[in-house]
Amino acid sequence: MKVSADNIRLSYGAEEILKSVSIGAEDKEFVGLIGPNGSGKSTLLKCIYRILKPNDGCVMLDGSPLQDMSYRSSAKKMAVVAQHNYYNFDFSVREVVLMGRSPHKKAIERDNARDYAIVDNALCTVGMERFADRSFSTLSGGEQQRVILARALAQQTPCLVLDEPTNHLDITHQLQLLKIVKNLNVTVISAIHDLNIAAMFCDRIYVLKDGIIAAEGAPREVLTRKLIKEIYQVESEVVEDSRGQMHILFT
Ligand SMILES: Nc1ncnc2c1ncn2[C@@H]1O[C@H](COP(=O)(O)OP(=O)(O)OP(=O)(O)O)[C@@H](O)[C@H]1O
Repeated sequence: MKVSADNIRLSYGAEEILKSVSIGAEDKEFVGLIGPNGSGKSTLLKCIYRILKPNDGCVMLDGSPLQDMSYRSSAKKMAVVAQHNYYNFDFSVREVVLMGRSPHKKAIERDNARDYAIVDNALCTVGMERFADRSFSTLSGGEQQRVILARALAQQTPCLVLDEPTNHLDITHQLQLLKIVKNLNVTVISAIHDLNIAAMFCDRIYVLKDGIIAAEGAPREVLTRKLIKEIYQVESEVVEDSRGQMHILFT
């Protein structure tokens, strides 16, 4: 599925956070969004996944304006792994993942054997099957993050939007989560802080700074010593290992 956010403007009060920002992802493309703290990455993603309504501009899914779609219909196309996931009630892990099935159900339709099989499968994929009956609120941050990914997997959408999905994860689970996402072969738009992780997984990267897109392109084109200095004010060296994988060393 093709996704685009065109000329998005968004202000919080008098402060304009997104100043006519445009990004896009082609079908099955893995697109990364990087930029310093406070540059507007989450705000842009929230406009894409309908938590915020932009003051101007339009989000399109496969050429159709998002604003014209029902929430159920857009939830069948796009699943989200946001940064913070709090529930007011004490849901079990299985119940949280079952929520991913709700866009596929009619108003009072009950969960059936297929839904439970999809949920079990999603929990196995993220290695959380033995936590199925645990209370979600008792999980560690990293465990919760993996359950939220399982919920997104259970939603079975052609597009995933991820807001710093590896935030709470150790290196094993960071790589595991992004490999799972990459192997899904769906369209992905993800905010990522770790530039080496972005270099490893993204087909294309957008750099957001001060509410505008400062650069865009393949990791190799974007993650240069010069740009890293301009965007983050740090010195670095960009090297390539024997397998052709690029690495950014901060000096
Ligand atoms: N509800 C809000 N009201 C006012 N200002 C807000 C609100 N939400 C975010 N902001 C401000 O908007 C700016 C962009 O925030 P945003 O969370 O989009 O940045 P980010 O690039 O995702 O940052 P980080 O890398 O720290 O997660 C920040 O200066 C933030 O303080």
